[in-house]
Amino acid sequence: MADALEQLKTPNPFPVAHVFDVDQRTGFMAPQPPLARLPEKWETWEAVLDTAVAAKLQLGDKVGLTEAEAAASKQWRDRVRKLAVVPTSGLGDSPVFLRRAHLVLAFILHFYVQTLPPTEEVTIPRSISIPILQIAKELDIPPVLTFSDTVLYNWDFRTPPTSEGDIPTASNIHTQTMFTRLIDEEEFYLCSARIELRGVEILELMRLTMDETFVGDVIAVRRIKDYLHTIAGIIAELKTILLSVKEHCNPDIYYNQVRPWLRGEDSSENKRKWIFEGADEEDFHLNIPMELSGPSAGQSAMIHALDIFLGVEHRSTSDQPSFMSRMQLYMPRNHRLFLDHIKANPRPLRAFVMEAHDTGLLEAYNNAVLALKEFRDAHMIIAALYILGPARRAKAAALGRDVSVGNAMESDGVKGTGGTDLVKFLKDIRNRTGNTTVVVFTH
Ligand code: HEM
Repeated sequence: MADALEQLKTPNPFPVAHVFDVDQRTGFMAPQPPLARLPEKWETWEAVLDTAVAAKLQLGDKVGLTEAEAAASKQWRDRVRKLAVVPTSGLGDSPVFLRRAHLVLAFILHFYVQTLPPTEEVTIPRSISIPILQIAKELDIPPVLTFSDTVLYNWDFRTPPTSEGDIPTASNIHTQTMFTRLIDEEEFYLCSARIELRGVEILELMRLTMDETFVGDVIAVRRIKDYLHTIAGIIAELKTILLSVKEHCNPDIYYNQVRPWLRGEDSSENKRKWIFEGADEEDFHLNIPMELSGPSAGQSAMIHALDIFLGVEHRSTSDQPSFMSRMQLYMPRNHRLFLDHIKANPRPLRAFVMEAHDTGLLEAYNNAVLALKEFRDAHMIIAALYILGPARRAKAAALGRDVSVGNAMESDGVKGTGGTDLVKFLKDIRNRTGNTTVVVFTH
């Protein structure tokens, strides 16, 4: 880290990317395929996860769960409970090992919690709780499945690369680890991965823009306009990629068979606390998690970077931190530091636009902001299609009546992460984005 800090003393407002695990070609995605299997010492974890996937374990609150299915998951959980606590020493030497260990243990954790009968208390056995808490502490992220586990560090090449320099692209990757192995689950993760990869060009344009705001002359303004128009075009492409999730991810399958595996403690049906065995034992010096949200693309540093760059503010309405600032705690530490660094930029773009009194620049800036707002409009359509619609259909099926008539954007009380009303929450963020446009110049 000393080196990293040394490099940050450069006058360039944009961080030296590699310091923050941000690759010039792949952005926040790992440039090389993440580790697919831990070394022999931790094979027990890999094996127990393989068993859960191969046995097609079913959700504990699945409607119509059979006795045989309940017995199969109980048998698997008994096995997990009996596992020895494997020491994590040795993993800490390598971020690559630590990331795979977090991923494997978090998948086991979610299998364990989500296969429990919904009335049973959630006690995570020491075999899982001690190592995941230790690794979470080491990585400085929570002991729960994150966006980096499901997307950033969870891919491999579809066909082996032909040269050493080959990098992941939208069409040549597949997902390594999944709960269901359904194409719907894979496409849900890959849609985000494709957005990360397409967005990489924006990171470079942001860097160039921030350099030019420091120069600030007529030529710089002209260049910034061009960069902003290009950024707006790429954000429009991100919107198209987001909407293309519909091609292979079926909303009802996603809602009923994929999403429930991802639930964190804060989405627990009957507000059950997750108790981590051994967390309070003095020998371990572990942090007991305060809140655990499941993975969400709200943890995508790409979208956060755009918000920061364009000046979209996510203020909280209460004394609690905003959803977006909470989500940063789930990101890989270096990506969080990257965002902190661009936040600290002494010449923010929005202020620059307001002070420049240049109509073309104002238009280019607003164009980029509106592209992000339109991305969020599309995201609301996706949330309605993938959550509100299936939730309404599931409720109708349970009640044995037709509730198909209704406004697609009415939330019917469906909650997002943190228990907020989903539609209101997404609308607020979308509106805040739209309101970031600069309407008049200040004098
Ligand atoms: C089927 C696909 C998707 C569904 C159903 C979905 C659903 C949701 C939901 C319910 C939330 C509210 C917070 C939460 O409960 O976690 C959320 C937030 C968010 N999602 Fe998605 N999402 C999808 C895909 C994506 C993709 C591909 C991205 C791209 C990066 C994305 C970016 C975000 C962001 C940035 C937030 C935070 C709120 C905001 O900035 O508007 N989502 N999403």
